[in-house]
Amino acid sequence: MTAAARPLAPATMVDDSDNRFRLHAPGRSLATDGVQARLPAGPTATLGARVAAFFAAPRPGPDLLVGALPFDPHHDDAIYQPLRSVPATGPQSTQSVRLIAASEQPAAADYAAAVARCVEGLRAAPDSDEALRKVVLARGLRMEADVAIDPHALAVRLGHDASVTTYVVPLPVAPGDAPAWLVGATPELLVSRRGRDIVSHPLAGSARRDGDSVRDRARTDALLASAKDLREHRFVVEAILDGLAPLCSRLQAPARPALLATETMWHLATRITGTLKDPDVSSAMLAGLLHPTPAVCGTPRMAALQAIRELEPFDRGFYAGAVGWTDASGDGDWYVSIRCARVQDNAMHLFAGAGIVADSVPALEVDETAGKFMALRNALGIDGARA
Ligand SMILES: C=C(O[C@H]1C=CC=C(C(=O)O)[C@@H]1O)C(=O)O
Repeated sequence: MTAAARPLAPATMVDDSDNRFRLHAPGRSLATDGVQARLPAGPTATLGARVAAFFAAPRPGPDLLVGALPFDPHHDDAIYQPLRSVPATGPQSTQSVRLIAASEQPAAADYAAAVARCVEGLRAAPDSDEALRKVVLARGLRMEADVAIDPHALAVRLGHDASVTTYVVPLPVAPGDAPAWLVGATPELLVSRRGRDIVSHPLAGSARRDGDSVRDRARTDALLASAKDLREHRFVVEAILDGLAPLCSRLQAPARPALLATETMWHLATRITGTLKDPDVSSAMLAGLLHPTPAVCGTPRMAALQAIRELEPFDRGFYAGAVGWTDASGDGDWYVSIRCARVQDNAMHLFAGAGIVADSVPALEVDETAGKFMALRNALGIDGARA
């Protein structure tokens, strides 16, 4: 029996166009409509157990869960069983919006001041594994349009960059509030599992692209040689290898990062592959174990979380979390939810962060985060010259 033809449980039925989940990765796309049942929400550390309990109970609907993890691993996630999978290539929605207001949160100068305070703290920390060594600090950009923003039209525009994975994920809202989505174009894979084979492709250490090919090449040469960026990157790779090593019979990562290009940014990237010892370790367990990596949080995790709470003047919500899917066999893909915006009604809240280490320079981090806003700004048709 197909998922669509199965009898439906009356208590869980909500099917409307607000609950369309879309994930378009190079080589694999997933599209679902509606909500059959919600995974009981909980903190990230319990994700694997909650998903296992969900699939252990007999239930109608597809053997599939989709959704988002928040940045803060203590906050509730938003994961659900869709009503049905649908063909990933549907009609391509288009929309032109006119922006009527924009505001930075915090202002660029205040973000630079927060980075400077963070650098001071990192320099003062003792040189030990327990001390704070990296913090990822983010800033936001709130924009208002003249009409309600169509998240799917925005994702179509973001998808013109073939190097990224675009996503539209429905988010929980308070009763009576307009529907909200996380919409983005991420270049970063948190973890993917097929049978015993796992892959993680972390990024950290970045440079903006330059339209001039000679200058663009100079930026990649500088990035590959930058001790600061290599350090920022190493923290992420080490944390992922440390997390996965006890679970794997084989785990491999190249000694040095490679370059990964999106249309707007260069990144240092390391492709980590492994073989699970135990095939019952699901992609949800792996995502729950690895998130939040030092690519979005810092090192050590709890001290970095505390620094972020003190230095960032907003709640990240589902930015810098993870979006993805898992099936009943445990296979699944989870992407780091960066280069994204929370879209609700006429408003859009864009986010961008940068890894801060002891030798970071505040003005350069302002510039890097401005570069990370560009994919969404381009998709909205806002040129780089305007604030
Ligand atoms: C936190 C973000 O990017 C992460 C991913 C790639 C490179 C990063 C960096 O160089 O700082 C960040 O770790 C973001 O885009 O908001």
